Amino acid sequence: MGTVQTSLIFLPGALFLCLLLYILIKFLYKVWWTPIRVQQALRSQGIKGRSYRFLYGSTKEILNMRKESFSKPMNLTHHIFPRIHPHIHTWINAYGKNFMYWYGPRAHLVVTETELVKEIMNNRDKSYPKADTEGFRKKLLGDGLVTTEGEKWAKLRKLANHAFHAESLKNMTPAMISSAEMMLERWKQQEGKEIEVFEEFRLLTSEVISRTAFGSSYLEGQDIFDMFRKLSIIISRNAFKVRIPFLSWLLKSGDDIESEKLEQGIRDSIIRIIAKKEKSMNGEVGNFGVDFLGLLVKANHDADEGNHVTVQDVVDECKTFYIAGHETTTSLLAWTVLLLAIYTDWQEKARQEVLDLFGKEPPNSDGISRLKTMNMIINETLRLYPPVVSLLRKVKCETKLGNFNLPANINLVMPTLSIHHDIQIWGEDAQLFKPEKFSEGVAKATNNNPAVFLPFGLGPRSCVGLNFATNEAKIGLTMMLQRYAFTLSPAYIHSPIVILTVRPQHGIQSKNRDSAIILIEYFPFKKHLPDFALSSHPPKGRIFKNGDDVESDKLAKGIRDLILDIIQKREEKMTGKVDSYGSDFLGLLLKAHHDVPENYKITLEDIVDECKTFYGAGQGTTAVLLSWIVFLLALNTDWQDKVRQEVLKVLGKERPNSEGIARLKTMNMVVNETLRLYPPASNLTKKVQRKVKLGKLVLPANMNVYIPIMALHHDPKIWGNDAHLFNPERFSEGVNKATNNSPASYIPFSMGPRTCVGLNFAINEAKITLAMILQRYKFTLSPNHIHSPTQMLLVRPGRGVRITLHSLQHYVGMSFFYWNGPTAELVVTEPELIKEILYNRDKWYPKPEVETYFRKLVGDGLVASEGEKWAMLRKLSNHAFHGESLKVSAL
Ligand code: HEM
Repeated sequence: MGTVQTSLIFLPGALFLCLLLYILIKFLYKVWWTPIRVQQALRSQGIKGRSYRFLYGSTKEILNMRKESFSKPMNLTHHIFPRIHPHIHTWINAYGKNFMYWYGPRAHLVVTETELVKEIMNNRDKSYPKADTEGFRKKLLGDGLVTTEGEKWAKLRKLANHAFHAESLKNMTPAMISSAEMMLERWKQQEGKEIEVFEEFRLLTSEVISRTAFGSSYLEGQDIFDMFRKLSIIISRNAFKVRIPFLSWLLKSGDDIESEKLEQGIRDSIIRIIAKKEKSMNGEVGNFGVDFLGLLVKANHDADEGNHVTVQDVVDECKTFYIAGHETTTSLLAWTVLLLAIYTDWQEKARQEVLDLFGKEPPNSDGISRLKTMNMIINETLRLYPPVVSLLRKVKCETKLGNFNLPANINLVMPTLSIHHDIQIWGEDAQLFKPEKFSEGVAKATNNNPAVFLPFGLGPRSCVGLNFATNEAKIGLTMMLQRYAFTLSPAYIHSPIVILTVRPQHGIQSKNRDSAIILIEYFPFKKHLPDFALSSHPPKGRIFKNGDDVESDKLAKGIRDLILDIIQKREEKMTGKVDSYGSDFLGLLLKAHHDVPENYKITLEDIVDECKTFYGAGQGTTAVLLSWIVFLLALNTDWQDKVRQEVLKVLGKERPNSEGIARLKTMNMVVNETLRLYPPASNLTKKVQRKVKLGKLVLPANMNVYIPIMALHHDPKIWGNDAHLFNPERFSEGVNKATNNSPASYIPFSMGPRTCVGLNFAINEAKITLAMILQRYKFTLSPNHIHSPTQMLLVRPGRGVRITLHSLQHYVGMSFFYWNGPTAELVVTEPELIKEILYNRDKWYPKPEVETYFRKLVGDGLVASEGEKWAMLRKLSNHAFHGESLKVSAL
């Protein structure tokens, strides 16, 4: 009995101990034995990488690298790979194209060899299913199309293919257009101001997916989107944080509790939307509607097991499409607009294409498919800033990949971003925005290798929303380009980050400066043209004088007195000698007053009026011209860079000289185009002296003819559909070619005998000033600039032109070249590049030849020598000036 009693007491204890031991062994098997075994298996095949660290693997290192990387903004380059994936960037360089790291105890094999990527993504025998979705991510996506596998995936994919096929997309176009119209209506309040586009596009894409897939609206789904947003932030906050098994079940963190609440809230809201849909069917089974939700609800009601989906499936699928349907496209739209705000030449090209295809009409499906330039731009944006930065799969059971034998249950990471930025694939300019790469389509750009361009994935699990997303983006961009020109706000901070998708860091949480652009109303002249064309002339010879008459009489007298004063001072200086008047314009006038035969003499009053004319014409017009040039170059920074390059090539940093100024061809084009768009004198008026025949018209005497220069310069019949656009290229072969040999189409200085006498003076002055500005500064339009061309004698910027100057001396990140005689000199200010040059040990960057005079000074000593001689001299001087010697010399 005693023994039985004792056994009864000890048995549960022993069982408990056994259980504990079992759990411990299982735990150690998972977090110690398996990783060690996997590591050996991978290493033995030559796969290098991080060594496994108990429990946490590589996650602590990754977290630290990411923290450091995201802690500060970056220069405005598109080299975002090291920032977004600092761990992959560092380790690819250290271990090669395929390497391993550890997400907790699970091995991750990073695969960037594109042949292997293709093999994984196209695999049809299910060796590489999607990696397990766990934790917070699972709460966000549920078990929907993105995450699920097997038969359920096949069923859901069929449904989604049906909902988003080409014909359905055509029917969605009107809803996409109305959503974009809603956004642009909001923007009317923002014209001329800064606008944060990421948030704007988030609203747009939320509205589009709500309307097209769920027959609802953003407002109706607003709480769902808000909850998604909060959940996404929790996911990114916890990325690369390892959850310890068992412990995380027992102890729930704040994020666990919050995310459970959010998951439940999202579910309740979706169930409400489903219930509404069911109610709207009025008991008719076939009446669910053709949108995606309609198809899902219909499948839920389908008795056929092969088609039936559960309510939970419908909820998960709605979650999947709400989230996949708007996050990704928001990212695409925001980066495209940012790139177009920087590369305004591409913005203009895209706009021109849009105007050619649609004019000012809303886009249509047929035209959308013909937007070739926009397609190139979108592809290039997706290459540089792919919203989904990597693809993840797992190895289901031991399998062969290329020459590797992969053990089961490891994950495969295919870092899209690294592949898209690889210079071995895309060439030396891989980090640059060059949409022309895609001018002959994706196949040509990728050399027929689909695994090098993966924005939408590849193979059977590739994005089902590809056409939907690109259509939506094209419609949004088209409508935006039809209405607005836009530039990047000078306050923009470049800090891409990943929160599910790649996005501007501060774009969502706060109304910060990220992804900010300045909207500028396109067709600025539409508003002003009639005013100019119809500007009336005040009747002459008033009998009763009003306040302005009295004031202007006073001003005229004041001006006359000041000019007489100047004349008197000059005359006092005169010594009676003919050549003492001076050779300037005033000197010539005085000479014509004193020293010419009587009938050629001009009066003092003539001199006063002439001085008035030249003070006014000489100063006002050129100031206005310069203002418009600077405005247009601040807006079109690509042209600003081109002109600067020309200036530096021709003049270097020297003061401009006449010979150099005459060779500034690009600047000439810019000046001509500015004078076309903003002619300071907007019209000419002539009087009909006597009855005269003009063409087929007979004009009576004493009427006026009015020549609207502004209207001529903006006439699409003369200049084509891009008449309102800044396109200096049209003057690339001179004015005659640009005007098709019709000189009267372009008359900023008038023409004929009364053509402006100050033409060359004004243009020279503008060019010299501009050259000197460009030598010293880069400039962008200030967010406070308000575009308001006004006519006050001249067409001038009513509220000035507000720009921000960036000194070139301090312009980190800018590279440009100029010519030192026949040698090109590239100015490099980007610290990373500087490091690369100065640290280079392969002797790719030796010192240039020392110039003759300098050689006289330093000979072939340490400063000027290279190679072995340098090494020897350096050793000597290192020795002479090392720390200890310095101490001695200090004594
Ligand atoms: C620019 C926009 C988009 C990008 C860059 C994008 C990218 C991707 C990528 C890379 C995948 C493959 C993931 C993998 O292989 O693991 C994918 C899958 C998917 N996408 Fe998109 N997507 C975009 C827009 C959309 C839209 C608008 C929708 C919905 C209307 C959508 C729905 C889906 C779904 C449901 C899947 C999973 C397909 C499956 O597993 O069968 N996506 N997307």
